[in-house]
Amino acid sequence: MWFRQDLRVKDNPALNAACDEGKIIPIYIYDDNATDGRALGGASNWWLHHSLNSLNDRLNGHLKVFKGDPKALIPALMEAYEAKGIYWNRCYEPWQINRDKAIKKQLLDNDYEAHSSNGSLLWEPMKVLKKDGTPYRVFTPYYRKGCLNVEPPRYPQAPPARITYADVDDSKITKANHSCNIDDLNLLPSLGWDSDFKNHWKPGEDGAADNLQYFIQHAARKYKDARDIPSMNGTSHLSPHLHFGEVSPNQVWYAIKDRFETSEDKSIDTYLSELGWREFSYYLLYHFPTIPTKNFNDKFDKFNWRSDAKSLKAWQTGQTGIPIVDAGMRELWQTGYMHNRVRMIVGSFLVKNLLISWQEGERWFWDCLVDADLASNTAGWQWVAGTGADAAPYFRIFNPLLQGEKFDKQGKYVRKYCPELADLPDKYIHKPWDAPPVIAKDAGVHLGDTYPKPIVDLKASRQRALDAFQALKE
Ligand SMILES: Cc1cc2nc3c(=O)[nH]c(=O)nc-3n(C[C@H](O)[C@H](O)[C@H](O)COP(=O)(O)OP(=O)(O)OC[C@H]3O[C@@H](n4cnc5c(N)ncnc54)[C@H](O)[C@@H]3O)c2cc1C
Repeated sequence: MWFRQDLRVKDNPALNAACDEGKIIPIYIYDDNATDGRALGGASNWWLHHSLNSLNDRLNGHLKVFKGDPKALIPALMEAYEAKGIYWNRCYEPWQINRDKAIKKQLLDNDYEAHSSNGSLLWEPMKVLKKDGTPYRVFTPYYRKGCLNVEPPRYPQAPPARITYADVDDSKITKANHSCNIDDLNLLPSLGWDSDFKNHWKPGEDGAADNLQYFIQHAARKYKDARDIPSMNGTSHLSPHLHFGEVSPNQVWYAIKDRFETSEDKSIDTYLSELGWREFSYYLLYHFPTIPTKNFNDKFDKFNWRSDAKSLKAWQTGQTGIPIVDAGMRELWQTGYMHNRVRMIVGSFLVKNLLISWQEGERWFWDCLVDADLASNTAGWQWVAGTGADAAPYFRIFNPLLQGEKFDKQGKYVRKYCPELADLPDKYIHKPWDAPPVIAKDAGVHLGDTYPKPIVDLKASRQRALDAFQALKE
């Protein structure tokens, strides 16, 4: 059983199929073949380290870990272990699809069995198409007319009644097979910037189940309104668990549906449609595999993004002088996560106010997010930039000041991540530059000293972006 982005025992179709066949050897391969795919970011590596340990515990220490190129490793392991066949759940990143196809062919040509299942998506992308056979490009028809009108998602499966492990002769697995233990993968960052992560997250199947239960009991019914307030615990915090497959979307979908079956509550529909956005991101990546690097809308290929290392650094480190932006970027650095509303605000600020390309933001998120996900991250960034499918129109430029005042009225979120502004009255928390000198002084705020002056004039930069995007349209 080859575990990949399905690091769980419950509702794991490939694991169930493998266990139905007989004894299993559970393996995980840290794919360091970076020429094909994209190396995992620092925060993802942190998560993976803990998630593999958690899975290994669930498998009573039977998980075998390797590092290397699966194209070379899998056939070698099949031979060394004298395995009859291999089972995995499908992955959907373009390079993973090509890799898995090549491995499958090689195994079948050599008389091994190779079985793949769907363990990560509610609706696989090839199964939802428009009447004319082409893929959808807009979310609402994709989800409402497409997904919700094809077969309902698979109901979660019970875990295998019993997992029997094959006795394997590990002496046949040499160092040349890149066999190692989880610690040897060296996934934990050496810098120590992850020190706070463990206070926010519990990677693994139990952590996923806890978050789902908490959400159902305390937040689901209020989701529609609370999901936009970054200071509230109003969302499910399941994204990294879903990314690493510690819970399946099917488990989440039906846990919500079964619990709130008779509810007419808009919150429930809204939450399920957010799972739909995750599906849509995978759908886009599958049908338009260049979206991680190229503008979905190629009109933007001509756009002249600014190169401005100083502003980029200020953005990355939460030192732009715009409180809600800085709070978001600091939340990201400290916790490996950022609230969805704030992701949109900081994204819009980078791409529109600073005119720095969305790819720069995407790369930073990729390295810092514990839920970094090629499909959702590129779709999110292209949406914010206005270059994507069903994207925000170019003239929608989030005003970070108004966004802050609307979604963080009392400045709780800003106060938490920008403590140097904490003593400002609510009225000035999102615009410290407007605070009269005596009030600023009382609050201990000295712009340019205790907190940066804004690196850009919001009004002028908004107009600059409008002009630049308008020119592209003409
Ligand atoms: C610029 C930008 C970058 C993003 N990068 C990522 C990323 O790398 N990985 C990631 O998982 N999400 C990404 N998102 C989407 C979204 O911000 C997160 O999924 C969400 O904040 C996770 O928190 P949650 O689990 O509490 O979500 P909830 O609100 O509880 O939603 C439940 C689940 O639905 C899915 N979901 C919700 N919103 C979206 C969305 N807009 N797009 C796709 N799936 C969604 C997630 O799997 C999430 O766990 C990005 C959004 C933006 C604007």
